[in-house]
Amino acid sequence: MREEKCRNVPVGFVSFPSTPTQPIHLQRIHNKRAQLPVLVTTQRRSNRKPIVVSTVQSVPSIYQATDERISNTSEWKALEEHAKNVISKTHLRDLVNDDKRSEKLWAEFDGCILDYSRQRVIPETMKLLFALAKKAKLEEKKEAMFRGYKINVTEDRSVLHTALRAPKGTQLYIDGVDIVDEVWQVLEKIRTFSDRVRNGQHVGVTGRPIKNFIAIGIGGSYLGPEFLHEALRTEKVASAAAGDRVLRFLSNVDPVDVKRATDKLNPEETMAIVVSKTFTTRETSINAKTIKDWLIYHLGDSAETIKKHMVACSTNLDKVVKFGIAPENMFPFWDWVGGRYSVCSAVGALPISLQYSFDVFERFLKGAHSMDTHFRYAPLEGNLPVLLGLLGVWNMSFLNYNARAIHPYSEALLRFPAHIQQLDMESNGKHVNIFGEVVDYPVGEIDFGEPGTNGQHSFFQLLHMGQVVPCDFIGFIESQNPVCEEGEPVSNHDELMANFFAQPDALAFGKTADEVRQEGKPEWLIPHMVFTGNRPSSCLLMPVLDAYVTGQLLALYEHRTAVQGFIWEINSFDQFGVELGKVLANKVRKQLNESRYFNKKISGFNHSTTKLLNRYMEGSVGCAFEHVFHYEDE
Ligand SMILES: O=P(O)(O)OC[C@H]1O[C@H](O)[C@H](O)[C@@H](O)[C@@H]1O
Repeated sequence: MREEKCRNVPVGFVSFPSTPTQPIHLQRIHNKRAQLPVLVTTQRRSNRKPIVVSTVQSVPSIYQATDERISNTSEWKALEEHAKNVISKTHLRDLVNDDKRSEKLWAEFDGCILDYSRQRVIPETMKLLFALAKKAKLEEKKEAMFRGYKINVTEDRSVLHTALRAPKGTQLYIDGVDIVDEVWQVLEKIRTFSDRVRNGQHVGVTGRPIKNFIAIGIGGSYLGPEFLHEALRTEKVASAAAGDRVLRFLSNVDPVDVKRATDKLNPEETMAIVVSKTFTTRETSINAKTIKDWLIYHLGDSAETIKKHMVACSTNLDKVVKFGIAPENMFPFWDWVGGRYSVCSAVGALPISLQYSFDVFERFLKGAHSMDTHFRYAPLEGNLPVLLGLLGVWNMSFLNYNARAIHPYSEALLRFPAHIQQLDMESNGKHVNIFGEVVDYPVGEIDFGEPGTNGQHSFFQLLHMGQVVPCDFIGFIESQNPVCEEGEPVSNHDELMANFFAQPDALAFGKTADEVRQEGKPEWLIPHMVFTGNRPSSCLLMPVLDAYVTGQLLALYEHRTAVQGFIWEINSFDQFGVELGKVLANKVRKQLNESRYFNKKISGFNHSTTKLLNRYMEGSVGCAFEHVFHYEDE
């Protein structure tokens, strides 16, 4: 039913101001110069560097430098003025009591309700934010993303996670290849493979059915699938489909995580899924090797053991094969899928289909696609991801709140904040814009969160009385597991949701000294009990957490991040910031090897690191290698 409400418009068939209005895939086929390297040049202010891109249609003109930084535009300045002269003089207590205003700050799509009346905005603020969005060419940038322009300019890549959930039969041509067709070829392979494992056609090397899965991966190759697994674990349809199957995740290179992932599992009934886009990530390589050894130790060292018990999701076939996994057991994805945006690819599809069936995963894709369609075509004013993104920009860049929290009132979403944390902080944690200029306005919030009500008994003290942290409250009309206790005034879910409805008002309204006084509190205690209020939040209310709604939620937050990056003129799709620490770890690893096994003195580090390493080396390694490993730099 829910799908019927969403428009099923083929990808690539809308007009796009910066390019002719014909479908993008036709332009690509007919464009003879499509493969030629080209330097995009424009008549621009000379001190902004041109971006070199590798194909004619790599970046549309909207990505060429304009004369002014977004923060110098009159639209940006109008918002600064508005924050200073209007909003700073308001209090949410008064704003929320204005019914007409609240009525306007509400949007709905496909069962998903967004009430943003507790944000520190008035309708005029929203008008100014929409004007800023227009100035930043938000519409054109999101369309460029959907069409596969190489908007990840620093890596010269398209950003096409939306194509991962495009309906079968839709067409999107990139460099002459219909990528939606490719996506569905892999999905069909996953459907067939997961069916075979689930119905016992594919059994382990000793003939036992496979019913345990260990997904080995880290970062984007872990957080999305884990959040999805947790979201589905107690959902009616998914949990029935899972039966007594077990899905665990092995991400941390800490050997303790190996113990936890394998604990009490029968290797004969266990399949490892190695998930790594690059297949070079150290943590994943070591964990995959360790699990391979665990399987071989218990099941024997044969090609058949690996063939029956190990599969991979990657873009790097060579490395997968070198590791020993059969090519037919690899489920590919593509470089236009960023790690943190990859849960809709084989990265999520394989573990989730094995555990819950492909049908369940397909429902998740449908939910995400519904939100994609809304994001792509709905006018800015009622567009949920756009609204969330603009409110993020407003809170961070104009009201200077540098953190934000997500509180799902659903235990099943316990790993959602962690996934969004990576998604958003790795995307928008940048210090330069796409032109390489240092940004002169705050970007990239610190994201954190916990399911309610647990968070309330943890860090909510700070949210109510300490720093101001804009919050997202996510609630559901129905529970995955309804329970009613005799003698209680409400059901357990109503009890949970009472908090969902109360907390945003407590943050917005606060409690004045007079109100505390009226409660008869002594004068000296009053300051300790005052709540200043005026703390912004949004409420998202959704039907029930099932696979479809989980997909909607994922896409909503993915697009929120993109919107903010588009407005801030940053590249939300690279992550060079994770490299430096990795390189330094290589040097330490080499030193540990040389000192442990060849008695080399620790050298080449600063005083502090040298002292710490020397103290660390006083301990024993706790295990022995059969052969001393001679270090080779990778
Ligand atoms: O999937 P892999 O290539 O193993 O990469 C795993 C992770 O590595 C790094 O931490 C990146 O910053 C993440 O975005 C990525 O998801």
